[in-house]
Amino acid sequence: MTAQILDGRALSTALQAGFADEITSAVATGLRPPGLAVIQVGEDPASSVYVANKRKTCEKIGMYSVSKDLKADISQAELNALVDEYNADPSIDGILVQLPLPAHLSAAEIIERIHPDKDVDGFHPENIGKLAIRQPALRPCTPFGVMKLLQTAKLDLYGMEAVVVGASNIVGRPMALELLLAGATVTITHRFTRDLEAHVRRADLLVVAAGKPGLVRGDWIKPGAIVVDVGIHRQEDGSLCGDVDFAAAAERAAWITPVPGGVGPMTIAMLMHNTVQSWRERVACS
Ligand SMILES: Nc1nc(=O)c2c([nH]1)NC[C@@H]1CN(c3ccc(C(=O)N[C@@H](CCC(=O)O)C(=O)O)cc3)C=[N+]21
Repeated sequence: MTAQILDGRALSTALQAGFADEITSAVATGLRPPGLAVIQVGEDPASSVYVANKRKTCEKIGMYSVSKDLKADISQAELNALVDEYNADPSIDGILVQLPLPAHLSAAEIIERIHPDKDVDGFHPENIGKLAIRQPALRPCTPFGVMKLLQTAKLDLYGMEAVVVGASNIVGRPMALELLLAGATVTITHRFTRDLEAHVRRADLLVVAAGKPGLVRGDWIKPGAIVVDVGIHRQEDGSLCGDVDFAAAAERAAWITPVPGGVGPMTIAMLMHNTVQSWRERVACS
């Protein structure tokens, strides 16, 4: 068997075209476009690529975007003040603070400072809490993008054995909540899990977000499984790879996401989705 590809790049492009149409029509009737503020602290080269990607996408779909590049030694108080400014700015619908932050800054403090209605990353405790009680508001972009990709391929997760590898606040945990909401039976594995291979072998749906290249071997994949790889690593030859041995996994899986072109572009699409959602609610009551 050779797996069918879950093409995140194609779906992301299609979703973006829909947002572009909606924004163009709204602006033609005199409404302001959606506004996204992206804050980057310091100059992590990998982060700069994502930030540049987000800016480019905003431009493409007619969204207003402001980008703040702050020096790595900015204080927590200064960063807080900038978030307060965007919280109060009526032209801004979404605020994203690029993570990770330098060690002297608290990510938790800044995430809680962003108004939950402008938290387009979906990381605020209020938004995570709402997802946990089955009342999703703004949903974390990567897990939301994975769900959109599965749903578009008409894959019904009801009753499936789903295994999530990785328990981070930004991917693994909210991913597990999304899968639970979709009716899967969910296992979350993490760094203290004893027999990762045994869990992976049972998975009808496997989502890997561990940040370790080659962690999941192709021969661990259950024949016919759905494999979603959230990992992204730059290899020595300059190419990108994920956490799963793609070639070997694709021999056994029914569906698989490529890296690049899988989950990454969907993360950006859902960031745009969240910003448009936030904007719709804000322009409707202004
Ligand atoms: N507050 C915050 N929110 C984030 O959403 C966030 C963050 N911080 N910090 C960094 C990570 C990483 N991330 C990616 C988004 C898109 C691609 C993406 O588009 N990847 C392309 C390849 C891009 C390339 O060629 O380098 C792909 O997989 O096809 C990758 C990674 C968002 N992050």
